[in-house]
Amino acid sequence: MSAEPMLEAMDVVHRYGLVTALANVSLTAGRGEFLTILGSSGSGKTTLLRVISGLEMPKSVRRLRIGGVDVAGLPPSKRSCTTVFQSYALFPHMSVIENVMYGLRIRNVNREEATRAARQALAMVQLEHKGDRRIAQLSGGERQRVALARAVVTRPSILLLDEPLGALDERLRQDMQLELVQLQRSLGMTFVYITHSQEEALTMSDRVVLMSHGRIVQSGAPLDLFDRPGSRFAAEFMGYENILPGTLRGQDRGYAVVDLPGGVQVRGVAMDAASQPGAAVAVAVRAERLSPGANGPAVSNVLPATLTNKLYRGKYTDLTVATAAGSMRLRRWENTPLGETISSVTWKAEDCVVLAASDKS
Ligand SMILES: Nc1ncnc2c1ncn2[C@@H]1O[C@H](COP(=O)(O)OP(=O)(O)OP(=O)(O)O)[C@@H](O)[C@H]1O
Repeated sequence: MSAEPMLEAMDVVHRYGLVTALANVSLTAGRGEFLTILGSSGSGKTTLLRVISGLEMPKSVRRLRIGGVDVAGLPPSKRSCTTVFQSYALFPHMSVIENVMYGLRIRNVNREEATRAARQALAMVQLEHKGDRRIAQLSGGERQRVALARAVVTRPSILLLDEPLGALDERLRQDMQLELVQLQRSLGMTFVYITHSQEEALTMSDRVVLMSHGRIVQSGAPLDLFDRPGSRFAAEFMGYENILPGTLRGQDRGYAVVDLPGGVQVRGVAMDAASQPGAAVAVAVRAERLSPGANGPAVSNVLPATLTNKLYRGKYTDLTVATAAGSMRLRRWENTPLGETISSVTWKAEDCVVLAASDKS
């Protein structure tokens, strides 16, 4: 990746009437980067993509560059980016290969050259033998592959993907996730990908940008967001099953020390430097990081607990325990013995984060 970003969108503001869809969002993407914009419905993801592609003119933007070129005043056709939609947006009256050639033909590429490039693009998505088919004769996954081939055949600097796998069933979605990443790597193209699925964001991206209410809440490598959410909202969105209320006592050996209800102290990684002793905080830890029993390592958190529920889910078992700090969920991957009793739960300080109790945004 070169140092100059392929995409720079700085201080983007957009409103629809009274609704603020983007409240000062700044985003960059490197050359060859797979950047994912993650967020729940209405967080502003699609609006941001539409601003980048030129389908929406923002209320204000300080800088909007693609490949170093200022595109803020340019129409969509003059920006070196293409969008792939969940709905495919293919032409039903054209064959597969004609669909893929379309973008080249309107750019006056001659038929021979356009056919050659379209065949190559179809080969990239394993559809080289289906070029003569009509769109109606393809499955959902195949249609999405045609849409991808059509988008990459013109070699845009950036491919924008708006929930492209949203219409596919779970199995196919997983296969296509893998194919998309392989395609992106082999082309070395910058992908900006929208999803509301944290699992999809984590498996595919070089970097994830988490949005809420028209703002960027956190951005980082998938592992950062997974293990080090910076706010209660991010922890909830990233699927933390256990978020306990507590009071910050202070710091000890690099960890935040927290008093939980019931008089137990636990330690965790401090994510909010501004919190002072006495502040209300939240302790977040994933179900799979908890162990039953008190045999943890030296720096470990131990809470007395009693088992209240056990749910066998095939690959794993979800346990619910009651503690003085509230109910907690544990996930166990090995078979648990029948009639098992639990007297405590334990986890490592480095496996939990200590967050401000409520988000400022
Ligand atoms: N054309 C429009 N007119 C009025 N309000 C709009 C319009 N498009 C989007 N909005 C509003 O702007 C906000 C952001 O919408 P946007 O579509 O960007 O969110 P999103 O994160 O892409 O959501 P989804 O995942 O549901 O597509 C929402 O409150 C939405 O209701």
